[in-house]
Amino acid sequence: MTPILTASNIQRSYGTLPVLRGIDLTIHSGEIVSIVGASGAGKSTLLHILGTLDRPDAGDVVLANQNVFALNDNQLARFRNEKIGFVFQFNNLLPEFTALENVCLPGFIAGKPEREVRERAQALLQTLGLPDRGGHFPSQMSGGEQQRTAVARALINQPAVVFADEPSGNLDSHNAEELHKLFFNLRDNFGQTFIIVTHNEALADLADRKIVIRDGQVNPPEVE
Ligand SMILES: Nc1ncnc2c1ncn2[C@@H]1O[C@H](COP(=O)(O)OP(=O)(O)OP(=O)(O)O)[C@@H](O)[C@H]1O
Repeated sequence: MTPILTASNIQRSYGTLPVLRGIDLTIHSGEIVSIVGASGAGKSTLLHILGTLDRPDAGDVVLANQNVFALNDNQLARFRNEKIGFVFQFNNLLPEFTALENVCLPGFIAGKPEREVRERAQALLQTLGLPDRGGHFPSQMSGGEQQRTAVARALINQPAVVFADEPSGNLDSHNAEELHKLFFNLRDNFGQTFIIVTHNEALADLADRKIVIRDGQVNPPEVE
């Protein structure tokens, strides 16, 4: 099976503080992988590097057959828009746009035809249980609905991988559980790959694989 993502010897320091000290990992298409570890272990730092939001001091990431850090910043921004979806703890929806418009934005940025993007956005909202919320502004939706809208936005360009950083960290337990079920439905029905940083033990344990970051390394190391 060809990996969808391979990270080799990822290193990152902040000043003199070494945070990532040679991370190696492989993710396969259709997997849901959780990344766990103590507070400050470097999980978010790693997720940002795997998601191309930050560059490592050393090491490579190959995502969807592209050596991502060989790209310049403009090429990388385009690659990120087309191949990667993000879901953060705070949904980062734009308050002045409706749910449908928020979901459409990455599609418009990719230069896709407006009608095609709107139809896909509406279909995604339907799939995610929000068929009649497209015209609502974020302030008119519950936290769970906002987060599902953020998931729809992450999926609009059919990304190779969705990265999620504490996606249910701001939700009550019922909405958290619903969001976790949604990730697994999206994987089962569409083969969507997810890499999820979480302190939520239920979610971490549900994942196909749990990668533990300790002392800046994957511990225990992955065995192919
Ligand atoms: N921009 C930055 N400048 C300096 N130090 C940073 C920066 N970002 C993170 N750090 C430090 O790097 C270490 C790893 O941070 P990171 O946010 O990746 O950890 P984490 O495992 O995601 O933690 P948590 O579970 O608490 O969210 C921490 O010691 C943090 O203080």
